[in-house]
Amino acid sequence: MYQHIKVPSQGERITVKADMSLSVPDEPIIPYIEGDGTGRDITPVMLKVVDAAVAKAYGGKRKIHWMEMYAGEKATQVYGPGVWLPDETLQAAREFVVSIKGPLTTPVGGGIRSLNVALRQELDLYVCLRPVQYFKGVPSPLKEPEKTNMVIFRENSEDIYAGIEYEAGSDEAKKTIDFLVREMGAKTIRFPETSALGIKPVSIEGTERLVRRALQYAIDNGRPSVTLVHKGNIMKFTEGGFRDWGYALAGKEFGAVPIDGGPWMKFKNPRTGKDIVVKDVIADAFLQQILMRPAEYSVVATLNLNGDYISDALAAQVGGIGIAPGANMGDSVAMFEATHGTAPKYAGKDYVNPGSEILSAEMMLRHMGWTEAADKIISSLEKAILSKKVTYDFARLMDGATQVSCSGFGQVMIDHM
Ligand SMILES: NC(=O)C1=CN([C@@H]2O[C@H](COP(=O)(O)OP(=O)(O)OC[C@H]3O[C@@H](n4cnc5c(N)ncnc54)[C@H](OP(=O)(O)O)[C@@H]3O)[C@@H](O)[C@H]2O)C=CC1
Ligand SMILES: O=C(O)CCC(=O)C(=O)O
Ligand SMILES: [Mg+2]
Repeated sequence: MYQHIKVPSQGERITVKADMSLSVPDEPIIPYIEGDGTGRDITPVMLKVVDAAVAKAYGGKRKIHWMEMYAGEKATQVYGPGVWLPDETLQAAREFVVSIKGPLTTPVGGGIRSLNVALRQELDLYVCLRPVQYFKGVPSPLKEPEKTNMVIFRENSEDIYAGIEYEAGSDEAKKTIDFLVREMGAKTIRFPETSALGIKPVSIEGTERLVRRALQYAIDNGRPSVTLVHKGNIMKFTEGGFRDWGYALAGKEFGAVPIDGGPWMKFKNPRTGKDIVVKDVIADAFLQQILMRPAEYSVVATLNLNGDYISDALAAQVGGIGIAPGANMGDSVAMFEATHGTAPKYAGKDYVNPGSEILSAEMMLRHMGWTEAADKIISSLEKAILSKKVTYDFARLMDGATQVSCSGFGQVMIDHM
């Protein structure tokens, strides 16, 4: 069926029911991408910790059969030079519905475009879901890190990330600038001869499907507010559109009504009867508010680039990107991945924190309905941190910590299950 992906002889596929919920067998096959750089260190640890949590939670009644699929440097080794993202990886991610990946390298400037972005676009994984929560004992630059408890819904399929970019001096750049100046009357391209160009598509559909998921998440999880974060004062039709379409959707699909004449809105959570406030904030102000008044924000819905910046900034408030998980989700297919990248200087050293990818797997288990195994991961992570046997990123900021390796931290977690 596949050229290089070996489907395990045991186990079954996860399937999607007519109502879009998952049908998860007791022995699902789950594809994974190891990842570049430190992906080689953290992914094997994640697999081991998840296997231990599942074994502890279900005593052999449930088991994951892992199936490796390839992207990045490893794909070029397996499929040949230049094959960074084989078609069959996309096919397997679709067919097996739920998967997990390590980080993949994107060179700055020239070279391949982001494989991470390509996976999200090809599979139409339009939600990048990144919960930001504080675990007791984690070192943080804040005095009260526990006040940061947010869930980011980052639009994952459009914006400046669509990759429509023209190099300075290229025919495409010249032609587009010529069109903008001559036909559209653009007068503000300061140096037309030497400008590179990037295009920022932001649509009503793309905004609505993201904001809908954020509002539904607030309902399902009893959250008090959803904040639309944008730079709509400057980019009026793209980021401003995101804000306006977001509010409009809250009104037309969730029955939200303006508070004191707007623009903030509110609606009743049908599950709890409590108010959910829908509000907005301009992105630069938001980046100061999350440090000064984090408790005022809960669910955050934002565009692709803002969401990228906000993810790492918020992660720093609760201990850094060594402990920042995430999920890329479409209507049915989901691919879980850490917020951080390949941290190349640490690659192959069994050094970095595997926590982000392990917590991404925790999100995956919860998504599959395997809450007991997910709970085991959370409780063992909490105990590992409180025991102060931690990787370098925490050890350098904690008094009295014992520094352990990447695999060592995985073992500490397993010992606490
Ligand atoms: N989804 C993905 O696959 C992503 C891929 N990337 C790609 O990764 C590559 C490297 O990007 P870069 O900007 O350096 O960002 P990285 O996220 O890879 O690393 C930045 C810094 O974050 C810290 N860090 C990262 N991972 C961990 C971890 N597991 N445990 C503890 N600390 C960690 C390290 O900080 P310190 O130096 O303080 O120890 C590291 O130097 C690029 O090619 C980029 O495109 C980037 C983000 C996401
Ligand atoms: O694709 C990349 O290399 C970077 C992606 C990224 O930073 C992110 O998704 O947070
Ligand atoms: Mg990022």
